[in-house]
Amino acid sequence: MEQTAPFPVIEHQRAVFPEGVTLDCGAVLRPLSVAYRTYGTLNAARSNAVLVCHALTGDQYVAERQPLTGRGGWWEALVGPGKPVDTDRFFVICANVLGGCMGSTGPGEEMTDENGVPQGRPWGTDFPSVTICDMVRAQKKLVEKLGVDRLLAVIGGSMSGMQVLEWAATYPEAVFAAAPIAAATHHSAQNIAFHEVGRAAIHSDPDWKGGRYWEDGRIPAQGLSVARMVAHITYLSEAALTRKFGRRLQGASAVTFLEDVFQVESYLRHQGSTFVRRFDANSYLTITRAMDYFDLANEHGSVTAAFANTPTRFFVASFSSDWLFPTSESRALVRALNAAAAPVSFIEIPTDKGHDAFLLDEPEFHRAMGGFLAGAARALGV
Ligand SMILES: CC(=O)SCCNC(=O)CCNC(=O)[C@H](O)C(C)(C)COP(=O)(O)OP(=O)(O)OC[C@H]1O[C@@H](n2cnc3c(N)ncnc32)[C@H](O)[C@@H]1OP(=O)(O)O
Ligand SMILES: N[C@@H](CCO)C(=O)O
Repeated sequence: MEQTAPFPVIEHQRAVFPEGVTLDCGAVLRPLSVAYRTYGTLNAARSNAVLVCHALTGDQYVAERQPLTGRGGWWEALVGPGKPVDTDRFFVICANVLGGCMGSTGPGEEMTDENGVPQGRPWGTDFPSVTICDMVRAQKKLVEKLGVDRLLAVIGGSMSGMQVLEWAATYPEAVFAAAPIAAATHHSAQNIAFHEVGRAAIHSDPDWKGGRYWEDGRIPAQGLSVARMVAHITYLSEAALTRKFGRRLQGASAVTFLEDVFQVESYLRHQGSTFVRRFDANSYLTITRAMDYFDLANEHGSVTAAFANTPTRFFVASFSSDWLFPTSESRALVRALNAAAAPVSFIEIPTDKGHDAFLLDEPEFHRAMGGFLAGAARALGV
């Protein structure tokens, strides 16, 4: 693991809210910064805005080069001119989540006291506990600042699907259409368990130093890398791993047990080592906890109650080989929406690519998402 120093500081486009935001835990983050990107143009009626939320380790660079990795945007297959989320037609907004590490207020940013006075060091583990609802509160401030009262749609997969659901439950009048993809109304015990293995790997890295790793500039690269390796297994499927690697060997001559013997081992190490160059360990701890806390039924009494009398129309999609957010959880969501008399359509995409299929080239999914957004736009006269 060659990476030891924190990743370079990058200037991001940000909206700053001096009044801050009050979190579910009662803490006030003041000021609040929300890093964001927009694509396309807001129309005169301000009716064509689509908010794209990002997943656990995503960012605001949904449809353009990511400045840290130099790679294309994480949803360029779906978002762009002439694409299903057509930026020639829609005004697309994407913001880095609260607690993230791409410019929004998070554990790597400078700590402030309750009056907003800088404390001369990063938040680290003093960063308060945030929830998916807190992330959505921060996004709501940004959306309002951009002049949008009602979003044509809020869309996203995985943790971003949780944000989509939270948007529709908390601000129903502000969401005309909602598309939670590869998501669920709560994080399952199995998913919490996988997250905890990752967190334990970070905590046990001597370079984590109780979260104060900024003091000597050495990041807990080994722990964060192992956390990503474990998590990455859950983002694929057994069939995809078998198709990609099977039991093929990495090299002809592994002579010690320290070398990568199988291709799949080398692949996972690659996923781990590239991850630590683009993500902060304390953000990972913060955001995985936010996912684990998410439980819409617990917040609202039941999922059906969360969407009672909702004016929002829904599009729910799952992927057949996703064992992290399985189709059964999307079906349970659809049943609750039906019971709430909400307009909802549902599709299960047949694929062997697992959970991260939502990020990949899945033409049937892209056609369905494009059709849902086009229908919402037609209904609003956009
Ligand atoms: C929703 C959001 O907000 S986005 C979230 C942030 N983004 C992500 O999580 C995306 C990261 N995840 C991935 O890249 C996932 O692997 C996937 C599943 C989405 C991509 O799937 P695919 O396009 O099929 O790529 P695949 O899983 O085969 O990985 C390819 C990489 O593995 C490397 N690789 C393949 N075989 C091996 C091997 N035997 N040894 C080492 N590395 C290997 C490739 O060189 C390639 O590396 P690169 O990405 O650095 O160029
Ligand atoms: N692989 C994506 C989705 C995980 O849920 C991410 O890292 O954000």
